[in-house]
Amino acid sequence: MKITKLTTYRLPPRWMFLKIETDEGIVGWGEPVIEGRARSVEAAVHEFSDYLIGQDPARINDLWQVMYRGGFYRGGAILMSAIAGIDQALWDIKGKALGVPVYQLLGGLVRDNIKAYSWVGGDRPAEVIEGIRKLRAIGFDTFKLNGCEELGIIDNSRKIDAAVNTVAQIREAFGNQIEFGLDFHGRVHAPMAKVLIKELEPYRPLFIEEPVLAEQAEYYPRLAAQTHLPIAAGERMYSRFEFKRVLDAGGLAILQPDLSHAGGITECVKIASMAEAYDVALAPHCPLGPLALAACLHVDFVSRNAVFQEQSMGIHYNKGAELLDYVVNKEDFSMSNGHFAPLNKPGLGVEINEQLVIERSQQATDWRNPLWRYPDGSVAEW
Ligand SMILES: O=C(O)[C@H](O)[C@@H](O)[C@@H](O)[C@H](O)CO
Ligand SMILES: [Mg+2]
Repeated sequence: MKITKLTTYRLPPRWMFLKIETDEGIVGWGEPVIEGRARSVEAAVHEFSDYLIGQDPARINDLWQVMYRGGFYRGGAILMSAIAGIDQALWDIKGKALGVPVYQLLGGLVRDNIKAYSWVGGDRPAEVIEGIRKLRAIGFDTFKLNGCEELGIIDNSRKIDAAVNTVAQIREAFGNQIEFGLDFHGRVHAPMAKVLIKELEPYRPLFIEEPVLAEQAEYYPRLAAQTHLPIAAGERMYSRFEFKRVLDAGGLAILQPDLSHAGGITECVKIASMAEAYDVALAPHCPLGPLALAACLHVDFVSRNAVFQEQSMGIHYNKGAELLDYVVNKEDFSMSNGHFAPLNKPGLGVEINEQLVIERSQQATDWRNPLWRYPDGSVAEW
């Protein structure tokens, strides 16, 4: 079999799908994207196609190594997201060619279902209680919300109290009947992370995500030494070579590689296994579309240390399209009691409505993340 064509579709809300065609008529789909830099990743995908066209898609490991090591400059968000989407599509092709779901190619199921969690509250946590109530009604009991709004490197008690108050209201309303992660979203700088985490401890969040930016990862073990709360990170780390450093340094209780940013299924299965060796949980990051989610689920179903899965149904970013809008087999993503079942169709197990993808790709806008500024006009982390 030979790869014959790569086609990318930038799509609302902020996604990109990749279709890889072969000379035997088998087609694979993947989701290479960096939110806010879709065109950069698209260019990277097409740069890789110079080599990929004419190659045997079955040789995923060799193609991955060529894409990674074949360039003198490697790694980083753009290139690793391009590799990720191509890798997902290659696994989709292999599964379809052999008539089995990707998880079978990776050794089979290690569990029967995986817990999903859902975002509430938006960029600036609001209507959180109502949001949780609605999602509980459809079976969710685990949620994630932004831990705070902008927070200065050194900030005041009112900001800390506002963040704590949101969390106190959640516990007041639901007690220990629900769990929630707090995503500091890289908005908090090291001095305030220590303060904020300490004030949040009494409310027992399930985890604290990105308490500081990935480029400040040396603080993860220091923050972990001061708190019993599990610390999670990984969405802005892009290969085993980045994850090995945080695993060696310690401090992370949960790794959150993104299947569309960290080199795809081939790389994230290895990252999952590295985490297991350090007794660290896996919770793949996934605020994206159905192909990214499917790739996450296949890794979850073969990784014993997978604990819960992020998914974007109802996420505040999905303006203009919802998680399953482009999927024909929506029922395969159905959840029961807040848990996903395995995707059992061949390949990734996602049937894409290509006609709709082509049509909607005409309306794709260039999503950009908000640019936040402090009152003094300096740039704040979003
Ligand atoms: O945990 C999450 O889902 C992420 O922090 C998410 O909010 C960001 O990755 C966002 O998609 C960036 O544009
Ligand atoms: Mg996050």
